[in-house]
Amino acid sequence: MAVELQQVSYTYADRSLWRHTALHKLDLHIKPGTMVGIAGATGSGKSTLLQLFNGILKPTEGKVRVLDVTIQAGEKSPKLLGLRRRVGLVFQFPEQQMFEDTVEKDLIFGPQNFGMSPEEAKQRAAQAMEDMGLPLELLQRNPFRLSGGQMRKAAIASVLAMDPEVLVLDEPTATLDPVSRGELITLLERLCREQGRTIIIVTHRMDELLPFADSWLLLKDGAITFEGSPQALGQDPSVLERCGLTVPQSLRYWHALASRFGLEHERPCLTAASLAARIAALSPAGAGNSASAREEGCR
Ligand SMILES: Nc1ncnc2c1ncn2[C@@H]1O[C@H](COP(=O)(O)OP(=O)(O)OP(=O)(O)O)[C@@H](O)[C@H]1O
Repeated sequence: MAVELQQVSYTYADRSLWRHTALHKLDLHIKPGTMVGIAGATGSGKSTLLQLFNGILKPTEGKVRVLDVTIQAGEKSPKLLGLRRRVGLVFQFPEQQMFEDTVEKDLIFGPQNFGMSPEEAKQRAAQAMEDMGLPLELLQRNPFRLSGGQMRKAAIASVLAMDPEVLVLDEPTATLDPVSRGELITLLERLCREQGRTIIIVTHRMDELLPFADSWLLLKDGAITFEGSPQALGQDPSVLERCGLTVPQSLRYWHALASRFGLEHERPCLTAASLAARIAALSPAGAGNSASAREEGCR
């Protein structure tokens, strides 16, 4: 497993008697090389959970196992520092963490900090730029002279430059325009499918990411209320509403269509494109396409 949680709870506490349990006895398994979406309303515990994945937070109860490292309360594992390189954590608005005067200096900072030679770090920086679909000439540009989308990608590249096996991203598409959001999801999916990295993405917005993740985890008040495939989630989107999340429009339309035409037994259409193909197949002229629309898996 890339990540395994056994009965994990996390309680925030300060020196007074104030305590707040943000996560309650979570059990979770994330397979290596998969793409996992985590969603939940504000305050449901998403960011707390992410910080357990690379040891920034240690569980107050239970056991977290990430790659070959076990993290539990009170334990000082010498492997924890190495884990920070192997599990890259990209916070919300990562561009706020860029502070050098060139993109390259920002990208080589992490790798050099973890002991790579300058040459190796520069190679990693160039590879990370390529993985994020950015031209190499931007390496010499001041990060603050990039467009919003380029800056977000460069900031993710600065984590990717450390060659992490697991990449954890908190709301990576927040504030981007629809085209940039789509591009970023495609790039992240490539890191998973072509390079075998485990990609964990926290989001409030399910619409674009829903079909791309291999599995979804929904959190409500610090507990897991759903764990399963996008198709399983598509079959019963009411769980999204129970978690305070908006049901993606394509799914709403799919369920209206399914009840009108008695298609409830079919795999749900998760995107506008697959929904359009299914609708076209329902028309008399497109009836012959019905099987292929179903086969398309209504992704
Ligand atoms: N440093 C902290 N000290 C005390 N309580 C905290 C702290 N950070 C978070 N909490 C509380 O823990 C709970 C979970 O917070 P968390 O940030 O993990 O939620 P979230 O799902 O990421 O929210 P959002 O979507 O708004 O970022 C919330 O009730 C929050 O108020």
